[in-house]
Amino acid sequence: MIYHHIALNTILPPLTYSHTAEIPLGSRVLVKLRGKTQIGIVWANQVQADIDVNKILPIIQVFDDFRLPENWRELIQFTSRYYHYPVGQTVFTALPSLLKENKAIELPEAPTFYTLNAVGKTQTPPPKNHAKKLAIWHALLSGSLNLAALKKIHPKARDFIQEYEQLGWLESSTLATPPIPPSQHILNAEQAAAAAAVKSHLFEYKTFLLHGITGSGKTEVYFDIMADVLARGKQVLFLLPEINLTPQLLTRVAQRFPDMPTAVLHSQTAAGARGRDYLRAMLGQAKLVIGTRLSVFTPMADLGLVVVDEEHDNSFKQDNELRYHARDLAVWRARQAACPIVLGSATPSLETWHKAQSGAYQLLTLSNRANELAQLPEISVLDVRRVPLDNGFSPQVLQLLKENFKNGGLSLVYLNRRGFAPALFCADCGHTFGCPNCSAKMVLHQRARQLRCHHCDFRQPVPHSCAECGNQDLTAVGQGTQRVEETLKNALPHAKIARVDRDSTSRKTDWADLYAQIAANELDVLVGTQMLAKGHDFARLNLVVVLNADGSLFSSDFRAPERLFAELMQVSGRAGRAEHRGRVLIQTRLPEHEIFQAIKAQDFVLFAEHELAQRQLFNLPPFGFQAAIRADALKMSEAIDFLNEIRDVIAPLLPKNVWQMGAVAMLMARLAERERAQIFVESADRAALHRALGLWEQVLAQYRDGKIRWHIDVDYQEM
Ligand SMILES: Nc1ncnc2c1ncn2[C@@H]1O[C@H](COP(=O)(O)OP(=O)(O)OP(=O)(O)O)[C@@H](O)[C@H]1O
Ligand SMILES: [Zn+2]
Repeated sequence: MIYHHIALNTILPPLTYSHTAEIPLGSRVLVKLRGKTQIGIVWANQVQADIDVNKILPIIQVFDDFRLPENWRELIQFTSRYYHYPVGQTVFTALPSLLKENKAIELPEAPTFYTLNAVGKTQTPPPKNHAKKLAIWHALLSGSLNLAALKKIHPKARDFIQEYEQLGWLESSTLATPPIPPSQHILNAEQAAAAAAVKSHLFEYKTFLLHGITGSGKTEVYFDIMADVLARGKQVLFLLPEINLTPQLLTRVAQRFPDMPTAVLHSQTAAGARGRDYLRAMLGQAKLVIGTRLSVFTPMADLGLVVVDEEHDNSFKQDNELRYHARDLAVWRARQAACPIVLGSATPSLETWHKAQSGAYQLLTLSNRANELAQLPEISVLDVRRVPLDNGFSPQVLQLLKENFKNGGLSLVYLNRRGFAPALFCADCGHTFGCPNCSAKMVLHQRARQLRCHHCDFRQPVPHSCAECGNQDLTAVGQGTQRVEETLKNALPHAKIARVDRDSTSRKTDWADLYAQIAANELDVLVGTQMLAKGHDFARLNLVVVLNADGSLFSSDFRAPERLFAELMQVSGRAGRAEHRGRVLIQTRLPEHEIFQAIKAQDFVLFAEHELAQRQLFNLPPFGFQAAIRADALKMSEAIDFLNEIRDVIAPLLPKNVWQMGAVAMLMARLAERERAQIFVESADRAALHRALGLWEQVLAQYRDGKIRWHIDVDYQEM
């Protein structure tokens, strides 16, 4: 008997099973665990039997359809170790559902690429009056194309291919690289220098930070480098923050790399397609892999470049189960593959910026807008401390919106969602309506006539009277997108206003519709939150107003200023991307806050220097490393005592340069009827921090009864 360690979807380490022959690493197998048949991955073979051999179960079935490659297993192993998460569960987070099914998988077939061979090239081309056939001929003459690409030229392409093949004029191969048409833009000097810097390091690991102001043409720089890598037949992994960004970027990719076999992996990709694309990437058939954070786990046969667009974006960090940071894992992958990685942003994370300052990363800068006619917007900050607001609008802002509408401009009303939800409020006793399960305030949904909790989704009808004093005069406070829209409609009765939020953009085609409406001059005002800030290129947009910029600055989260700066720069960057100069007006009650000086000057470096100095004073990241150990229970005191007791057990063993605080309630202390506490563990020495976390993991592992739930969050982003 030969013993194997099998990674299974469980908190247990890979378990031992036997088989009559050695099974290659990375194979999928079926085994029994607690009486249930489960799929598992061979994690080690030829291992010693570590328990009584009579108790070792046999492997039920071995699938020999494919194996997960070694570099993928290394990535999973590293992820599991770094985030202190069980290796089996890491494997099963990284696999698409298709590969978790208990059955053999039919592998996607590699597409065949055709081109004219030496004999073919000497033949007379089809006559001019057969325009499409001639177009196919020219395509076959100039490079290798697969059937899908040829069918775009002529639906009957298959017939011509058969014809030419029989005549012996074609060369076919599954390995060819389709031709990449030239870009429509000539890179400007800064763009060209940035691209050249990366292209001179194509065969080694190196991290670049592409810091470019909004609209500076970062995407064109990525594309230029990608074209080079793809032309060499190597694969590119392109990570982007959220699905909302994908439609526009995908269109641009499709225009620039029309015939490149591409895998698109995000949460809206259907399960079947996702599984197939995963395999196509693993087999090297898909050359370009584009996706959100989860796609960082896509196995790739021949990775030649990684791009992380909007590298500062929070959505790269998963905030449940396996709490990985896709950007950080992407850097690890580039190192593993010995290829360059480009992190791009207008407002880099302070972690990345610090590394670029210290020389660990190479800084590339784009300081001008790519479109020469597009000037930077003019940003002003409006102190609204003594201004009477109409549902959040100052008279100045309403006036500007009216003028812009009269002049035919497109405006964006931006709501900072944090601390900005509409709530119900008793005008008499000041009572507010909290969620019975969470510490969150209930959000008023006027249309549905409901109060809803945006954390646990508890819902109740809007009450008729105050629960405290019985007063029936309940007032709505705060401005959600809906109330803002109503106020706008009253102020601008003839304007066409579109609200952009999760609901209005949930279908794949919604963004495309919105873009079409904007292009056709059918809209005058957009109203929305974060999702409008990111990456969009609304050519006509020339006025942005931000209603309450400061909500989060009162928060005790040390990353709040960094996020607000990024958000405000991003939304400002939507204004004036074409010929019209853009204007941005930000309402705030904290006009003296340093952040607004940097925003007015549109100066990331100024902001970063100030903020990094603050962080250094308190040894906060990037000057120190942090993890949060969290626990939740029915009562806060249980969660706190639990953490503090373990803390005391660990204290004598703790490396000297590691600090662990006392347990505190989380900012969002109640969630779905559980009370949540955390302990922060910090060190300037990353390895020491991980040794401490290893101790925590060992002790915590003894508590799996579910009464108190716990997890470790390494490099946590939310408090
Ligand atoms: N070299 C160039 N010449 C002319 N136009 C260009 C050039 N490079 C980019 N552009 C155009 O400038 C606009 C902004 O470019 P792009 O979207 O790549 O910028 P970005 O830095 O990625 O923007 P953001 O981060 O704000 O989304 C686009 O319309 C793009 O087509
Ligand atoms: Zn709730």
